[in-house]
Amino acid sequence: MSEVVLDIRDLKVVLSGRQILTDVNLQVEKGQLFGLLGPNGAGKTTLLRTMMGLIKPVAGTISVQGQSGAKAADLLGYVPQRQDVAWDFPISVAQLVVSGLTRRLGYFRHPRLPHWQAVYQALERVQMREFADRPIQELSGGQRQRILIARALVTDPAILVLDEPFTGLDMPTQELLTLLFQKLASEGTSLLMTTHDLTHALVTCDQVALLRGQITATGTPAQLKDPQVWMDTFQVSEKSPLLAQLGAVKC
Ligand SMILES: Nc1ncnc2c1ncn2[C@@H]1O[C@H](COP(=O)(O)OP(=O)(O)OP(=O)(O)O)[C@@H](O)[C@H]1O
Repeated sequence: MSEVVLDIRDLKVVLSGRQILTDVNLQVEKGQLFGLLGPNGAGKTTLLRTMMGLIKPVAGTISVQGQSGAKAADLLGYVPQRQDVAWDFPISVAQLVVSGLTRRLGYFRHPRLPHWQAVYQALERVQMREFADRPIQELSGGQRQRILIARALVTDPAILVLDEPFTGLDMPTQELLTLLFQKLASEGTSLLMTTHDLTHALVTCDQVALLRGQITATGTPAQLKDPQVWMDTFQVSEKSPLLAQLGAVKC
């Protein structure tokens, strides 16, 4: 049986008195590329923030490789949306990547040789080693996405958690990024990503979950062909072109 890396059970989150997540159950296995899909306001970011320990759930558990609480959050490699990073900050690619070790190092300890070795290894894994000394301002959108992934990989996390990694990237860059995700998954890293690109997720992910405050469906892309679950989750009619695009049409 495959090893479950991320195990979320009966998670309930309330923000400002409103229940945002209800009884969320989700399991991601080792080496799996998992897509979390849902409309605007479905609770995707809330779920990621709860996994990172930034929001305290009112009920339920989150465990990563059997660990919970802060230890579980330490095993997650979070990759924020590119727009959440100050790209005009005057630092090099290697300096951005080493900042992924800040939590481990503490703010006042300088990185030493083994830390820089980890930085170069992470850059190698995302095929950006030769960019180590470049200022981050000079990078393209696809290159930025890669070094954010390197920054998350530098702690050797059990699972990468990516918030909308494909947004704003052209098709060839999306394809290269997908190949990178598949390579990381084949090396044993699990990946959980949110995305609004549903067709792309169905083509690339091993497993997907649909979210609308609660998990409305989960399975392999081939198992999610029932148009009703897409109509209910995304509030579209049976005439929506989305269903044809997803191949979710009644036989
Ligand atoms: N701090 C907060 N206090 C109260 N409500 C919040 C807070 N943060 C988010 N929400 C609400 O929680 C719901 C889920 O928001 P969330 O950002 O998690 O959705 P999302 O699926 O990531 O959406 P999008 O695809 O638009 O990014 C929304 O209705 C939002 O208004």
